Amino acid sequence: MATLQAIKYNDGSLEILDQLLLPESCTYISINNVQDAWSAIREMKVRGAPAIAIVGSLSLAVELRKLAAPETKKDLHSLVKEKLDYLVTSRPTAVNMQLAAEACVKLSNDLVDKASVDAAEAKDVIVKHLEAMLANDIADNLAIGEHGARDIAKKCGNKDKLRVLTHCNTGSLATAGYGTALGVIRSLHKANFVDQVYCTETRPYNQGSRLTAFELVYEKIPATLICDDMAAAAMKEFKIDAVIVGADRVAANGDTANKIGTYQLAVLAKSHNILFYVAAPFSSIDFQIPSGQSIPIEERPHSEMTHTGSIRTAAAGINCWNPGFDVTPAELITGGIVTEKGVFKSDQLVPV
Ligand SMILES: CSC[C@H]1O[C@H](OP(=O)(O)O)[C@H](O)[C@@H]1O
Repeated sequence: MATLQAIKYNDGSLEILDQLLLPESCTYISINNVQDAWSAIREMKVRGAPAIAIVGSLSLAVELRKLAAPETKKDLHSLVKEKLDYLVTSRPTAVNMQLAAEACVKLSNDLVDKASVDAAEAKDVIVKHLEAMLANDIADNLAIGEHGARDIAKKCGNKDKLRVLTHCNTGSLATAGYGTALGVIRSLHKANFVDQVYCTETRPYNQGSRLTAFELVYEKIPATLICDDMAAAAMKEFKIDAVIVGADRVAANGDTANKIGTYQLAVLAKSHNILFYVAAPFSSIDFQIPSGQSIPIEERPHSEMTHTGSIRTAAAGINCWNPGFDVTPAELITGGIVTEKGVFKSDQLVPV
């Protein structure tokens, strides 16, 4: 069965699945330029750390392909940098868009000094670089899935059936295809290791109930939806073997920023003696940031809490606190950090 496609790109044409309309309808919308991408990312029509970087990068490729070659490579470099700096402002916590922007700006800058390349050729090189993100992400995700499944199976004593809890959405709707934490779950399922997946609703945006449940049902992976406040009771009642979540940014010491509610799951997992894993591309580890305290945490609109669609469900005038993410200390990530390069102890990360 084909995995769901959050992103469709073909020869300069970019479409995204409007995730605000899931699970009721699967509607693709066109992204014709960087501004379209910025708005779609900010409004969370597309979300998920890797998917944000891919859509942002591809939107610049779409725009550059339509553009006549600038007069000089310096003009091209200024335009590329301006557009990428803008895309990074859409959502600050996930590191992926920042990394993609830094890599492309460096490439563009290097091309300025390359006498053998003219402005038109430089534009083509940059477009091809931006378009390559999609394929690279797909390859990395598969490796994350395999490494994670192998490690969980081994550390859970190769029990024939495992019960795994996951939070938010880290699947095909957050990446270019296979997923990160949900990719590990897909690999466990393929190896016939999954007894049940427990997915949390993930208030207030409900990535779990609207997106992860959709993916699990679509692929016929046995799963049960629980409310976020049921997590402790579920761990106790169903004797969950492992918790696996994604990451938006991992600090050099292993502290991890992920969807709000992750930290409390890690605390609960510790108190129930349950393995707690983070799964993310190795590039999500930001060695420039020493600890989780330095990770910027995005504040989301209060309306995400006070309304369900257009219906108000909380008193007008109530104060709200709506951070999109929280930080889990490295010592609570007891299973390890699963990447395409292998599984790393959360407090022993080194650049490779
Ligand atoms: C595969 S990374 C997904 C990551 O992104 C989610 O946040 P959001 O839905 O707000 O973009 C969540 O933190 C996931 O772990």
